[in-house]
Formats: sequence, structure tokens, C-alpha cells
Amino acid sequence: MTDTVEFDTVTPPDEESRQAALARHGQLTKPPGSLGRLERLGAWVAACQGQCPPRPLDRIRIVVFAGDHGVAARGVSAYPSEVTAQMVANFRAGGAAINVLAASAGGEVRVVDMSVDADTGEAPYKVRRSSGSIDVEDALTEEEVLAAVAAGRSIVDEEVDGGADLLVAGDMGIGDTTASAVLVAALTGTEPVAVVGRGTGIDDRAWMRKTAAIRDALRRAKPVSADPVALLRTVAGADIAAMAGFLAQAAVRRTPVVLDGVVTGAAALVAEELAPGARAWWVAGHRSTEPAHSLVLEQLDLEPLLDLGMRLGEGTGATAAIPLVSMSVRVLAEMATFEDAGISGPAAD
Ligand SMILES: O=C(O)c1ccc[n+]([C@@H]2O[C@H](COP(=O)([O-])O)[C@@H](O)[C@H]2O)c1
Ligand SMILES: Cc1cc2nc[nH]c2cc1C
Repeated sequence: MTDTVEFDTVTPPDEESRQAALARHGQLTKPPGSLGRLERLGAWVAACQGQCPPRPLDRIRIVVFAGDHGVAARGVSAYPSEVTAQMVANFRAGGAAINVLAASAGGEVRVVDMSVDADTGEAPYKVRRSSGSIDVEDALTEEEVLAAVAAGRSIVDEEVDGGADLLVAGDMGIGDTTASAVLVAALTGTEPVAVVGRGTGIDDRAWMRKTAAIRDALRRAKPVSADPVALLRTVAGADIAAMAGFLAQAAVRRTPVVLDGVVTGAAALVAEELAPGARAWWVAGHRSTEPAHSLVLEQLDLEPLLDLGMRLGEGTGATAAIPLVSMSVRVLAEMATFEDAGISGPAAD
């Protein structure tokens, strides 16, 4: 066992508030259950906030964790590693998909360089430049993995202390779907061919190289798969380790999270190991096209809100689902009841 990272015990969202929200749904001017999943979604937010009706979401924070991956040098991505730093600049300039989706959904974007293989400017949490090539070496040292998980935890503390009422973790890192696939395979007992995906859009030759890299990294991961910190050190990367710390700490701080695609999904599997019960504080924003993401959703027993064929990362799939979360809250807070509106209830038999 490695030195471990201790998270405070996760307590579940408030069941009384969830039940009050479900009961309120029965009084609002619509046939009971007719808003389907939106009803359960609003009740989940009420439970997370511990109040019914829930408060409107007014500080939604999307934290994009950026990092490079040594395994990208094996030809497992359709793009070169330098795109990671270039996209960090694009996020900061406001020109990326996540900036536009966040603005449209009423969220704000924060970018954190954990391990980009370039100088991106201000980077208070940066652990190293690029993580190791996981097919042949550890992604991180012991010290680095602990620093990265602690960074994710500190970022949640900053955001929650700053008033965040909904969090999203996004990712940016060429090669990160290879690391994610290895983590998912290790934690779900799956073969490489069942987790490998097309990532940024690789061709068949790159698919073969990626499958081989996943196979080699998975061989290295298996002996440590029961130890989440050792697993992050061996086959994740500083960005994914920070996301795992972020997702675990959000649950500790009783703050709801919308999960994104395969990369945050892989981090979520590890976070659930670090802080058992954390998944009760997460909703799956979407289903990515990456096959490993479906394994994550199954393992965490999460039903995605959207299935739009998205595979971008950056937190975009989660952010696309935020309007649904906001609507589900406003329905509970703003709809009239049958009594308020003087509308007849169901016909008697
Ligand atoms: O979130 C997803 O499910 C997802 C699926 C495919 C690709 N991505 C993004 O694409 C990059 C990784 O793709 P790759 O092919 O370089 O491993 C990284 O920046 C991710 O954010 C993300
Ligand atoms: C341009 C580009 C943007 C991205 N955003 C997340 N992953 C990405 C990969 C590429 C290649």
C-alpha cells in the first residue's frame, strides 16, 4: 500500500428534502410524473441542498484540468501533444467550445494547468510537465500523485468557499483517453479491446497502437488496481489524479457535480474508491461515444441525461446538460400548485 490520501466521510444527500420535492411534484399543475426524469433531477438537487424547493443555481463553476500524457508519443492520438497547451490558451481567450457552452448555460470556466508540457503562464497547482508514458513507466511519483489529488481537493474548497452551488470537472489533454481507458479497464475488469475508443478521431493503425499501449499499461496497472492512489500514480496522470481529488472532495463538501465524459468518468471511478458514497453527489451529464464511458456509467449506476454523440471533453457534455438541471430546479421553485391555480385534480372514478 502507498501513503494514502484521506478524505472525510461522505454523507448522503438529504433524503427528507428529496421526498419533499417528490411530494411537491405531485402538487404542481401537471399530471404526477409527467416531467419524467426532470422530476427526479430536481429532487436530487433539493436533496443535495437540503431544502425544498431548491435555491436557483447561481454560481456554476466548470474547472478544466489540463495535462499532457507521455503515452501520446506512441501515436495513440489523432493530434500532437502541443495542442494541449494551445487549447489552454484558447480556453483563456474564450474561444473554445466549453467557453461558449458555459456562457450559454450560465456557468463560468476556470482552467488549471496540472501537467501541460509547456509553460502556460499562471499554474499554481502544476505538478510536472507531462506525465510518464504509462505503457512503460509510472505516470507520476508518489509525491506528485499526492500533490495532484490534494490540488483537486483544494480547488473544490476554494470553489465551495467562494459560493459554488454546482460543479463540473472538464479535461484537456492529448492522449488522455488512453490513460482513462486503462483506469476503466483496471477498475471494471475489462479487456483492452472493449475499452479502446477513437478518442480525437484516430484511424485503424492508431487504434492498433492505442490498443497495444492500453494492453501494456493495463499489465502494469493490475497489481495495484485495489489501491486507488497507487493506480493513479501508475497509469493516470496529474490531471486525472486532480480530477479524482476534486470529485471526491465535492461529495465531502456536499456540493453536486455534473459529470462529463470518459476522462472525468475514469477519475470518478477512482474517486468513488477514495471516498465511498461520493457518486450520490454526481449526476451523469451525458454518454460519450467512448466505449469505456458506458462501462463507467454502468459501474457507478448512473443514467446519463443526454446522449448526443459527443466526444469532446473539456466539460462540454456536462455543460450541455446544465440547462436541464437549472430547469428542474426552477420547476420546483416556480410552478404553481393545483391549489394556487384553482385547477381540478384527477377525475374521480
Ligand atoms: O470526454 C470524452 O469522452 C472524450 C472523448 C474523446 C476525446 N476527448 C478529448 O480529446 C482529448 C483526448 O483524445 P486522445 O485521442 O488524444 O486520447 C482530450 O483533450 C479529451 O478531452 C474526450
Ligand atoms: C482541437 C482540440 C480540442 C479539444 N478539446 C478537448 N480535446 C481536444 C482535442 C483537440 C484536437
